[in-house]
Amino acid sequence: MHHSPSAAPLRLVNVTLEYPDGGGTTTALDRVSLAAEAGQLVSLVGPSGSGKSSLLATAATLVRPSRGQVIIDGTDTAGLTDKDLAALRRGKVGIIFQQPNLLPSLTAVEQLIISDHLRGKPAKAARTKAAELLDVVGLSAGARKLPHQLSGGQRQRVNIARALMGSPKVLLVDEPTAALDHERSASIIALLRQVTTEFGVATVMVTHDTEFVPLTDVVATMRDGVITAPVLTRNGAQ
Ligand SMILES: Nc1ncnc2c1ncn2[C@@H]1O[C@H](COP(=O)(O)OP(=O)(O)OP(=O)(O)O)[C@@H](O)[C@H]1O
Repeated sequence: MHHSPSAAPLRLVNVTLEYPDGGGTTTALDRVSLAAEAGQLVSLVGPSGSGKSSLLATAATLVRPSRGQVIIDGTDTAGLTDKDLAALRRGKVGIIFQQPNLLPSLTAVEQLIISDHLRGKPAKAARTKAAELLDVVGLSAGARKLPHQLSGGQRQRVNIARALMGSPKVLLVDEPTAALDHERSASIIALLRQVTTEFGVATVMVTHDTEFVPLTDVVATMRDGVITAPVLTRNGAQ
């Protein structure tokens, strides 16, 4: 399926992000432009301090840029109030951090259901969807297990399924394999590749592991707050 660039669920246009630093400012992002299309997996690589986390936080609308546009599913977020921004984020953006941050007293299926409950969705639909998503991530058998009864890789699978509960258009992933061994890392990246395609979500993933780059559609390299020209590794045009 082909999408025009303007239809990309995530677009950053000339985004600059400055942090106050003593009397001056640190420029974490310097006129960064990047698009992720539906079904595309974009990986973001670069040295420590190059701005990867800043880009992800800005794309997630958790941080407002100093200048430039963050456009989520056609909506320019600059004009939104904090309340409308939070609603847009809940409805359109899935976020996966390094650490799954699961609630210790809830089973895998409950972690998913409660995330939908917080979105105000009916419980019955949530139950069906949670079961489907746990199946997609290969965790049907672990649905009733508590976080401490799951392996690190399994907890990350719950995290991924939970991020998909709201049917996001955009999925933002920060170093998803940081806490995992090599084999589990490979299967988590393969899963992110699979769900990106299957659900047609626009995914941006920060990773230090260039080994997994062949599984991604676009590789964007950051240096000193600047994105070097994104390189296509497969699939269509950007
Ligand atoms: N909250 C903050 N306040 C001030 N400066 C910050 C803040 N967060 C990041 N920075 C600065 O912005 C720049 C980019 O940092 P960022 O964390 O985005 O890089 P990164 O590529 O994600 O690094 P890492 O791989 O170590 O996580 C750095 O110079 C950093 O020191």
